[in-house]
Amino acid sequence: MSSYQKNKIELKHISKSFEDLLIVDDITINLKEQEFVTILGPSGSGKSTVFNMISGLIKPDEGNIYIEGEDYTSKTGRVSYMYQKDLLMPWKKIIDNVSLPLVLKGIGKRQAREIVKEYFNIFGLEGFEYKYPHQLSGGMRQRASLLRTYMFSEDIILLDEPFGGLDAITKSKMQIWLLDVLKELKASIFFITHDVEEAIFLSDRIYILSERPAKVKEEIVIDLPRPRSRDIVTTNKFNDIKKHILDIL
Ligand SMILES: Nc1ncnc2c1ncn2[C@@H]1O[C@H](COP(=O)(O)OP(=O)(O)OP(=O)(O)O)[C@@H](O)[C@H]1O
Repeated sequence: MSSYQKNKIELKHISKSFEDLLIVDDITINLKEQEFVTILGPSGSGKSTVFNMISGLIKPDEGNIYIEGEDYTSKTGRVSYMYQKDLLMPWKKIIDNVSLPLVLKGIGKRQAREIVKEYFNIFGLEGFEYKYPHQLSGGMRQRASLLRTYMFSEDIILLDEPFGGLDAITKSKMQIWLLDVLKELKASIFFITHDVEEAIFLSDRIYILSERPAKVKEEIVIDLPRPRSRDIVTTNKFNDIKKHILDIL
């Protein structure tokens, strides 16, 4: 991804403490148009806190957050945000779970269903519109959660360890599926993980965070070719990047 692209999200000198404990320490990061950027860091380092600030749920003590150049510090409603444990409502059909962001925006249930229906094919959920969450596999439920997230805002999406709870095989399939679906959706993605291989496989860039308080230790550009297939993880280049990251962490 080249430098002339516009910033979709920009964090400038963001700091945050909870009860006098410094959690996020002077973070400056950005996400450009149609970029996939991962925030990689140890457990408890403050990654989710960074996302909570981008989405406007938490106010930073210092610094500003810009979305498409506009100051969005402490303002909600602009970006989609999928939490680590973003559960579907078990009593609602998949189509109504996915329609929820539109219904919350004031669109009627019937019209919301019509809008979301078009995406079931892309998200590999065709035929499951009127099923309940427990009737879907773990990977399908995760794709339904991703579709619901996408319906909130289509262009800027925050994903906090979306595949964390899946088994290794399903996780690997979901990563390939995500890269595939992003070619069609043209969204800009901020992604959180502590899985080094997942970060390299998916990303255009990675910000490595330190242990608490979270600081940016290094920014790494992943110049592996796209489209990427699973084979890439066995290449020398992939392993060199992985070794470099493990040395920093
Ligand atoms: N609202 C809050 N009040 C007090 N402390 C908080 C609050 N939110 C987060 N923390 C603390 O901030 C630290 C960072 O939490 P955060 O969830 O951002 O880390 P993380 O990097 O996302 O971790 P993980 O990968 O384990 O999810 C933790 O020590 C947590 O206890």
